[in-house]
Amino acid sequence: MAFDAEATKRCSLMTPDAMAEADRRTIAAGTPETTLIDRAARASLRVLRSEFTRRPVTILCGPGNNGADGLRLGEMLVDAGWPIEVICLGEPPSAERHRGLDGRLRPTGTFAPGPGALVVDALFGAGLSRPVEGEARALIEKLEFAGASVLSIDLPSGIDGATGEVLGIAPQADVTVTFHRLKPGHLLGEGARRCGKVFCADIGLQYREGDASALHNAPELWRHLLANGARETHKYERGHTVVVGGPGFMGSASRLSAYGASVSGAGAVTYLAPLSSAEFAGTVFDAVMVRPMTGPEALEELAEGKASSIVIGPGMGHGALSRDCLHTALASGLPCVVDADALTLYEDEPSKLFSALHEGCVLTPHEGEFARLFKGVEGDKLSRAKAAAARCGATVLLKGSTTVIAGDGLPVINTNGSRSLATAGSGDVLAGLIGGILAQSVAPREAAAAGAWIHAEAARSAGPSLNADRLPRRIAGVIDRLVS
Ligand SMILES: NC(=O)C1=CN([C@@H]2O[C@H](COP(=O)(O)OP(=O)(O)OC[C@H]3O[C@@H](n4cnc5c(N)ncnc54)[C@H](O)[C@@H]3O)[C@@H](O)[C@H]2O)[C@@H](O)CC1
Ligand SMILES: [K+]
Repeated sequence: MAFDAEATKRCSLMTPDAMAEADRRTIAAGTPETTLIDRAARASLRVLRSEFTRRPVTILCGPGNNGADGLRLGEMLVDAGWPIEVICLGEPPSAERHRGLDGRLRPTGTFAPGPGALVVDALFGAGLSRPVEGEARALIEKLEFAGASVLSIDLPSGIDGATGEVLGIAPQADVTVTFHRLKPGHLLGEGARRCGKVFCADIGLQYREGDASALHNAPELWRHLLANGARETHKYERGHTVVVGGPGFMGSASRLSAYGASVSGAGAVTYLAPLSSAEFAGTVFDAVMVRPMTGPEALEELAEGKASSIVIGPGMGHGALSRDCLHTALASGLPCVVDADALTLYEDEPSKLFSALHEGCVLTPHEGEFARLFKGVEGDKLSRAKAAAARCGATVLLKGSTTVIAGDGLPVINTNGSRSLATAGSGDVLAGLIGGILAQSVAPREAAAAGAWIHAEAARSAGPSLNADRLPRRIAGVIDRLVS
């Protein structure tokens, strides 16, 4: 079961190159470039007026169409009676480019924004092609200490729209207005931090299948998949997740996974407990079924029977039983969430793990586990997750305040994470939650996307006192609201 097709179009993220292509297509189909610039400037004006009171405005304009948007916005502000000045990089713009700005153009050396001013950053957008240096850098440096408010057009100048990385230098914007679709760079790394509040305006560009390079995670993509599960009546039709438990004191992490699975909407959860923790597990769980496990046969038996997904790794340890269970889980062919100790068991010989994985698996590493397992995979978060998924042949969910999911189909960027999630055991709950969604016949990328968003949403309105024990109850509330 897949993402909703219409929502996929709305949640698409486009690289700067794809955006330039959509721009060319729209112009070739009969919309003049000046009309697009006009619409972009008008959208910027709307946002500017809604976010800022009247004040002195300095517009910094670059040599390309980002600068053209800025110049056109300047003309509109003059018409609206705002006090503005315009500073252009390089050669002064041709008279045609700035018809309504006579007497407002200033040389770059005069740029001295005061604390109450508003600076419109229209230096570079989608056409940024190299690190920002020289005059442009000097302007952005001045902004850093000025205390002025900043509205960036399209992107804070210097942010790479494809990756979110800073090329040279980039300002900290309060507000960013972009057009048509967000770019990955609005959501990743420094880009996410530097954009401030992001607005995306429709300027009448045509959308075409194949334009997207990633998706911005949102419930509209996958809500229907959860609702499908809710309509089934028999518990085993709603899926059965098996959580492989950990021994002794380490068992708590896997118990958190079982709690995560138990609120996922799956019909049943079985906790397979090593003998050292079985009795205790039996006393703490009610809704989760507990089965003692002396060897991997217990897992094999469930996998051949009623189980429809497996969660393996949290609190499992690195012993012989762990290895046996991991092999059994992966060999079963059932959808598996591979987390924590299951990721680090083979960190010295990852190819052994990769060759046992299959396309129904979801790996859920945090940055540390990722670096150990996918040695040599570097770059921005989106590229790394994609490279890792290609290397291991499974879905990879790379955790963080922004989480990236890469697997079959377009990668997904999840951005509703908050600091409250940075608490011990939170990842164990997530592994169980995704396992429970997988059990309901949801495909791996889709289950991981749903799990990441729901998990983050459950913590979003919580304060720093949130602990992993309280997370499952909040997750249940989020899911119930989504499917009601
Ligand atoms: N594609 C679209 O959908 C639309 C784009 N519009 C605007 O057009 C922008 C893209 O325009 P362009 O493709 O002209 O690109 P930009 O205006 O972002 O920048 C390209 C120009 O900057 C120079 N440049 C790039 N990096 C530099 C650096 N580090 N230092 C100095 N110079 C550098 C290039 O040589 C080129 O002259 C978008 O960001 C947006 O603001 C809008 O006008 C309307 C529609
Ligand atoms: K810009």
